[in-house]
Amino acid sequence: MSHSPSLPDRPRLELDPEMSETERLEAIRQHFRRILQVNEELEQRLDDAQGRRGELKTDVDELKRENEVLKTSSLYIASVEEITDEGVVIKQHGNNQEVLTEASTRLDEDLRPGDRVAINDSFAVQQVLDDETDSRAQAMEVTESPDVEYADIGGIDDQIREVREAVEDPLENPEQFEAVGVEPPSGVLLHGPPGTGKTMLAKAVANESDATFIKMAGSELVRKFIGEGSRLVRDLFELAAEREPAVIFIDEIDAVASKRTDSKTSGDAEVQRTMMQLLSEMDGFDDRGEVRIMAATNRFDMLDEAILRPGRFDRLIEVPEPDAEGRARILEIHTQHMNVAEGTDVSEVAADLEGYSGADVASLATEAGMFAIRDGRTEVTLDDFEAARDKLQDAEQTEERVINYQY
Ligand SMILES: Nc1ncnc2c1ncn2[C@@H]1O[C@H](COP(=O)(O)OP(=O)(O)OP(=O)(O)O)[C@@H](O)[C@H]1O
Repeated sequence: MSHSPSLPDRPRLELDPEMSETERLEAIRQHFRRILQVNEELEQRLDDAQGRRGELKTDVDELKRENEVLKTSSLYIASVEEITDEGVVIKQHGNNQEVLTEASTRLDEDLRPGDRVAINDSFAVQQVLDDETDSRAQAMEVTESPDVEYADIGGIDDQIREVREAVEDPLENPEQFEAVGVEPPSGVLLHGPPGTGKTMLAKAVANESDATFIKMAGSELVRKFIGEGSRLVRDLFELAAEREPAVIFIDEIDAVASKRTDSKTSGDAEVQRTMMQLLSEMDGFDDRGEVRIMAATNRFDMLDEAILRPGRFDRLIEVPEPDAEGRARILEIHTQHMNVAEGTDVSEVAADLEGYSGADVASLATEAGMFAIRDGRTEVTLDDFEAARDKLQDAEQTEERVINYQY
């Protein structure tokens, strides 16, 4: 709170005994004039203070009223969909119910489609929630320099080369593309079974091209941030522009870009809107500077073709399950910091792991280490790898049994 300026000094009358009658009279007159002046000044101050008091009282009354409203009703959370002449269209979180309602005049000007708001029992908008950074932070994983390098990824050298051409080269040598007169691919889609290194590949290319890595999971957009999907997609591209050079990575893109289903539930409409936002962001991509877009899916067959048109995800890279050589390389990578007994040939172990993904191979290495630890040894032997493989296979069979039992 600001302090009021200090009060004027109290005038003092100083009479010298040596003064003549006339001099004294003049001094007293001057003193009188000064007192009148100070008095006027103080009156002015009093007026100002009363005016300010009136203003503050109005604020206090307003806050009291707001407080009462907030105290008497629980508020629900909703998102603003549209602002029309008839009122505000909101959608409640949780049940996805859409309602045409009103906002208090005090909020009228602040509301924007996509805002998160608090509504009361009669759906009137009470508050705009300041969640912009909140859900942004929750929905996006932002890493300045991810700690993955190309050398950490095994068995997919061709894919690494393709990603470097499509993502790293345009980020590092944009002028070369300009000179040759070709447009780099707009978006790169990695597709293939789970756990084969798609996320690693996106992280590594961001790291090696000194770009910020910004990840968003498609499945979370539809599960966790209901009603906010399209706004978050817009925010994602905005954030990337702020942090360029940047690599956007949309994991499980199938969750927001599947072929249209027949059902017309509002949940689908919402997913549809999120996809539309994504498409329009990609279409406006030309002038976006040093931002590259990547996405991944395990369900390539489910994707809506609209997402694959030229200018959108127009570079498709398949990341398959590793072959024996790939598995051996991945096992080598994951055992390089392990104390493996001399003479242990990990490629022999890898040859036996038909159908294992990179992630499976990584957990096999950890499991083998655990066997050594349980046995009180510091060296991991071929037997440990075999025991780990048996254990993982058993676990897989149990899982299959559980699944079969459930169905
Ligand atoms: N090619 C690989 N080389 C080395 N490690 C790998 C490889 N593929 C997978 N891994 C291991 O598996 C983990 C998971 O891989 P990653 O998240 O990149 O797979 P993904 O293809 O994105 O999977 P999902 O489709 O399930 O998201 C990695 O952290 C790494 O430990």
